Amino acid sequence: MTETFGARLHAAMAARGPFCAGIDPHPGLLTAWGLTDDVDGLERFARTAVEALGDTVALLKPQSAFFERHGSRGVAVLENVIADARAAGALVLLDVKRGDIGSTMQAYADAYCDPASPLCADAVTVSPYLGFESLRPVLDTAAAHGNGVFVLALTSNPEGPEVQRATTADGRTVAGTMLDHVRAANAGAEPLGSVGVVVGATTGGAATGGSGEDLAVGGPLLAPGIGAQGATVADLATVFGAALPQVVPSASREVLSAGPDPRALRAAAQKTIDDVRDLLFRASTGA
Ligand SMILES: O=c1ccn([C@@H]2O[C@H](COP(=O)(O)O)[C@@H](O)[C@H]2O)c(=O)[nH]1
Repeated sequence: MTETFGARLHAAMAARGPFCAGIDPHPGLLTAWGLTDDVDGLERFARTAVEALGDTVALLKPQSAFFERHGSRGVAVLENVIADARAAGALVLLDVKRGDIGSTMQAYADAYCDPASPLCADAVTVSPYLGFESLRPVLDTAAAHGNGVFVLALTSNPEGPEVQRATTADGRTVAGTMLDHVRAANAGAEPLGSVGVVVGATTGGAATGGSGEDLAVGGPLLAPGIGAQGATVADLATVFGAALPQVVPSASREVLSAGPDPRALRAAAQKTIDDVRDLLFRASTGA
């Protein structure tokens, strides 16, 4: 039987450290790396990032938008990133944040969760804001192939709370409702469920105060927002509390701005991994 995404991610986090490096080829980063803002520059950037990080980081997260902005040839580069990163031993989370009616979600599921597609990754990000059950085709297709799904819950951007922290008729927040759905989807999964959530490292006190959302969903908690968006590794303790061991902190520009030297890229990623491991050690020992 195919090993689940949750089990593979759990093993990768233990072996390589809990960290997700984003591959976001911003035009400004291409320029800073001495590359042209075109498909050739994109390809050099992506290849360098994968070669530097693919054999050391647990999870690589290409941001689809920065490939799509170069048209079909950019998407072809993205296909190679997915294949090359997996060949190097990293798990790949494709950050594409899809959300639509169920029948269209099946087409997205075919594109991103079925190994027959060249855009299939180990996991994909989705938006549940057309209703959680609209995600069913992606959840089922991913599960059938041992792949994972990350559902947006409390995003890292300052505009998120107006929707996500709104209170529903039953008194839960919208984000809290999504977290409950994800908890149900992961019921009984060991050692880690394959349905994760996105909770920004910038969201401050979600676990310990804020609107009181319960972050123990039985799956991984992707925490973007470290570095360029202002959050630090130390903030993770406040945001996630007892859920810290399930957190996969994520940073893109923070690491990529160390490039193009592959050793500097690797060192930047390793520093974050070391800081997270140190935080986890201190949290578990009370030191
Ligand atoms: O809530 C969210 C969900 C996804 N993202 C994505 O993560 C990276 C962050 O990049 P940085 O350079 O580390 O700021 C980017 O691809 C976002 O689309 C997020 O930031 N927040």
